[in-house]
Amino acid sequence: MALTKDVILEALRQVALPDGGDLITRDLVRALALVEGEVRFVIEVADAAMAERFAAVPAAAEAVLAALPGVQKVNVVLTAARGAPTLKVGRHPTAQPAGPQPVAGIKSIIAIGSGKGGVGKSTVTANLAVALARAGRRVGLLDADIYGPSQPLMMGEHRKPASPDGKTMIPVQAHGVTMMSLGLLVAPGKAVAWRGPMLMGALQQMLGQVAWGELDVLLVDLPPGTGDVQMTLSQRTRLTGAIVVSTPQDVALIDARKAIDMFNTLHTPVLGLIENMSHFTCPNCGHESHIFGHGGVAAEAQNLGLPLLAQLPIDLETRLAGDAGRPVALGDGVMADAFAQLAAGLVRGGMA
Ligand SMILES: Nc1ncnc2c1ncn2[C@@H]1O[C@H](COP(=O)(O)OP(=O)(O)OP(=O)(O)O)[C@@H](O)[C@H]1O
Repeated sequence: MALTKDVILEALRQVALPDGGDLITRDLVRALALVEGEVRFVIEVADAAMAERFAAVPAAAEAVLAALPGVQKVNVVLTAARGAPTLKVGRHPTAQPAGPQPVAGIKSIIAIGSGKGGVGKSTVTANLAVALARAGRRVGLLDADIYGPSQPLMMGEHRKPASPDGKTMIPVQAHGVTMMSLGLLVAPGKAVAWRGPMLMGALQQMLGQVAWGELDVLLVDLPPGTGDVQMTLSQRTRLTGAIVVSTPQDVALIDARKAIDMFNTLHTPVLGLIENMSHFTCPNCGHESHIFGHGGVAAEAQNLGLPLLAQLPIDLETRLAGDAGRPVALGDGVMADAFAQLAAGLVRGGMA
């Protein structure tokens, strides 16, 4: 039997809970994602006391899922809605207004997604944010990748956001960009142990309770795949559109297509595709190699009638600059020019 979300949900019915019932009948599973054999989800319980009673549940769930054919890795996070000691944020969102809502003060919100992990979505987002700021736009960057927030590293900013009134968080500033990341609220490397605000509430709080100020554009770095975070964002927040990043190889494209389908289903306009790691030019001899294949994203964009916004090469400096917290778009050179052009295109199109 093929591994699907339904198979996983069915298996989770076997996980008995300390105070009766199972994870599914009690509706405690959130943000279930299945990405290349890796299952990720959040168990969301009411409060810290319940979280303590449930301490053994993630391991039990992992054991049940690990036995399913096709499961390579399981990543379960236990979060509590109330009583989180370390975070100022933490309220479950109250009654939801109907339909996607704008965020006060923010003119345009663009989600950056990918189907597959590791295709360079965060790198593109950080560099695009910097390039837009260099073009004089007021830019925000929200890192919504709950499982692996990488913007603090890429933007070189790890300070905890201040919350003078205990309700609103003041975002940090990095390279001219106003930034907020779940990674700033947890110790480095501890993202998976993040507990506290309910997951979906946290995302809404990042949008609504962060003092973004007036922004021309907010870029949202989504987790890879097509899970609840993407859906919640599209359903609750009025997005200008989404950009999908992919490498040219088939496995990445298959997943990119799923991400595009999801945005279509959610009525979020797909503004275009970006092909990352599209080729590699040898610095010694100038020979061009197509390590992940060639032109796959361009062909896909043409098939779907979507704009191809950029084709970015594999570039050592881009990787080093990302690791060093100074995005390559801050400098001069081929990559900085490519990001400047991408930014200029979005500004010309009235999207940023
Ligand atoms: N064009 C590029 N040239 C060289 N290295 C790149 C390029 N784009 C991304 N990388 C590197 O590839 C790695 C993965 O990139 P990144 O973290 O941006 O991917 P992602 O799609 O956001 O991943 P995740 O799924 O973990 O969120 C990083 O080390 C990054 O520096």
